[in-house]
Amino acid sequence: MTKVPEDGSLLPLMEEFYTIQGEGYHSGKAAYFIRLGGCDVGCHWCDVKESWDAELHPLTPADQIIENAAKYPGKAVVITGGEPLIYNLDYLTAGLHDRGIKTFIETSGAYPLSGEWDWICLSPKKFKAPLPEIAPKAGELKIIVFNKSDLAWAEKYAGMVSPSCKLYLQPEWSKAGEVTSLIIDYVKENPKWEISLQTHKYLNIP
Ligand SMILES: C[S@@+](CC[C@H](N)C(=O)[O-])C[C@H]1O[C@@H](n2cnc3c(N)ncnc32)[C@H](O)[C@@H]1O
Ligand SMILES: Nc1nc2[nH]cc(C(=O)O)c2c(=O)[nH]1
Ligand code: SF4
Ligand SMILES: [Mg+2]
Repeated sequence: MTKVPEDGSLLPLMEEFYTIQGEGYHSGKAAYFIRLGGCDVGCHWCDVKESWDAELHPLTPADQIIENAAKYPGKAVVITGGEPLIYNLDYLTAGLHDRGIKTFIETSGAYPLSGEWDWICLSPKKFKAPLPEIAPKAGELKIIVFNKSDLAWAEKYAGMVSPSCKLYLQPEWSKAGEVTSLIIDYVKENPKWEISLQTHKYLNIP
């Protein structure tokens, strides 16, 4: 097994692309996506299972990732995966900040928090629970709704985040036809929640 250096100077990069953030609070804004390989959380409905095996994704200098991101006019990056917090993200995010780029993360919270963040999207999973320290730091909580039981499960995490944290219910993509109407009814009854849709999938963009 290839060892990823603990200083975060090399990271397994699956893909990087400039697009529109499709989900959650920053939906609709231009952002450069950095997708790191490696995840053991095991969501059966994960829409990027190709990311799971870190070995398939080349160890790439963080300096190179930073330079690539800096070429684009949208001065925000979304670091996602796979599960990006498997890695030490201090070096990558400090370098992005040095270039005036805002740092956003998409995470399950299942690994210790590293990195300097302008925005944390916490999307907890039943399959591997988040570490408790991340919940108070989340700017948004994004629960993926696969079936009705996920609505009650979502409330447990709503009680762990800060009072200013945005609360989103996002339909699991393959079940969207069934669960979207449940989410609509739930948000109408419980208006502290909002709907997040994977708008990039409707727009046919990455
Ligand atoms: C692929 S994950 C990568 C980041 C991190 N591992 C996580 O789960 O937050 C990016 C986002 O997509 C969401 N997601 C993954 N598969 C999905 C699906 N089938 N339908 C809806 N959202 C999904 C995740 O919950 C997460 O918010
Ligand atoms: N456009 C776009 N928005 C996204 N928001 C979160 C994504 C992710 O996979 O983390 C994602 C993605 O893959 N594409
Ligand atoms: S935690 Fe994220 S990347 Fe990992 S399996 Fe779940 S949705 Fe996919
Ligand atoms: Mg995605």
